[in-house]
Amino acid sequence: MAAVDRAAGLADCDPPLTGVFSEQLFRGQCALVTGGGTGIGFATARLLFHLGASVMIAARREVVLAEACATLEAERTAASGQIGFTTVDIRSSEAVSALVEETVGRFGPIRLLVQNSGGQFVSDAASMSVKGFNSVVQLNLVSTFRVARAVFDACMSDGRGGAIVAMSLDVDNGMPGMAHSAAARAGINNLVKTLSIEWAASGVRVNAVAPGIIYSESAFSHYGDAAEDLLSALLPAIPAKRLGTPEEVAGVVAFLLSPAASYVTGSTVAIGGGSHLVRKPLLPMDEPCASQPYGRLPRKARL
Ligand SMILES: CCC/C=C/C(=O)SCCNC(=O)CCNC(=O)[C@H](O)C(C)(C)COP(=O)([O-])OP(=O)([O-])OC[C@H]1O[C@@H](n2cnc3c(N)ncnc32)[C@H](O)[C@@H]1OP(=O)([O-])[O-]
Ligand SMILES: NC(=O)C1=CN([C@@H]2O[C@H](COP(=O)(O)OP(=O)(O)OC[C@H]3O[C@@H](n4cnc5c(N)ncnc54)[C@H](OP(=O)(O)O)[C@@H]3O)[C@@H](O)[C@H]2O)C=CC1
Repeated sequence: MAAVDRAAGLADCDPPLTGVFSEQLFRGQCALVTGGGTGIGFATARLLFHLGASVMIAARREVVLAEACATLEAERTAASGQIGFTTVDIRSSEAVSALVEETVGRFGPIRLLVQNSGGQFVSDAASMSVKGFNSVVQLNLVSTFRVARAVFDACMSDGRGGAIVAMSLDVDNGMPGMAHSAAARAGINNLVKTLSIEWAASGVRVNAVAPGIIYSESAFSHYGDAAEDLLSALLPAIPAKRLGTPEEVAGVVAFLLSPAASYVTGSTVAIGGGSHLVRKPLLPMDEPCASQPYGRLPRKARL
């Protein structure tokens, strides 16, 4: 995986950007990070934890979450907050209600929400079933609304406000091979605008980040053997000529959650080394043909 090797270690963020922010920045505030056990979510939870927040991480795989918590506990300093985990499938309203209740019971009202859980599989639209399209829209768009509503109702509508950051993608020019996710993320970009207007009176800011290509083992394991081809095709088109790191997304998320961004709401911030400004090459696919130019990746190559 030469391309991945080139990408890894490009940003020296260990310990993770804590020097950029005051250690007291989020002291005592409750933060919920969905998908906080891996990749971007873990880097974000880690940064918030080291900046004093009480952080709940939540996703489907208990073992992964437990390991993430143990890692953070082992890194604890005098400035660190608290860390906890619970399992959730954000596609279930009942599970999301239980998640919010458990988080509030343990750490108090959620003031910082990072809607990081998400993902998709790669497929040409012509090969994609309606069920598959719906599944990805449910995960990324509908569940972003579901979690935001649950946290707003329970914690942020009380006049003391809060800050929400949702996870989008670089979708301005469409995204061959990811029609479902691109449509869902475009929906997120618009959703944060409406929520930011409607919830401003409650002191709630709502923004999104749109990462370019961010390398983490967990994210790229979804590509399987296709990762190297994908990177070879996409790397040259990134003006920064490298992939991003989860820590580089976490830093922007922390900024958007912080008082430094107190007048920023309804925005989607691109984090892609300039890649949102250039035309993308097509994603490499298995069997290109005239009728289905992007083909369909094998199921093991999930992204
Ligand atoms: C430039 C890139 C930048 C982005 C990077 C990242 O995002 S990195 C982050 C990367 N991280 C992630 O992406 C993590 C999150 N991703 C996921 O959990 C999955 O990709 C998910 C969103 C599909 C949900 O999966 P699940 O298993 O819970 O869902 P389910 O069992 O309910 O299936 C529903 C239906 O979807 C369809 N379908 C599913 N897979 C494929 C496929 N490979 N092929 C074709 N179709 C597929 C199929 O129709 C299936 O129904 P069926 O035919 O089985 O009756
Ligand atoms: N890496 C990249 O290049 C980019 C990533 N993104 C987005 O950033 C976010 C983080 O991705 P990244 O860290 O790279 O990859 P990861 O695969 O590491 O992160 C995805 C996270 O979402 C969680 N998750 C997935 N489905 C559910 C669900 N139904 N309920 C609860 N949690 C769920 C996963 O945990 P579990 O499986 O245990 O549930 C996992 O922790 C995702 O939304 C991704 O699409 C956006 C642009 C680029």
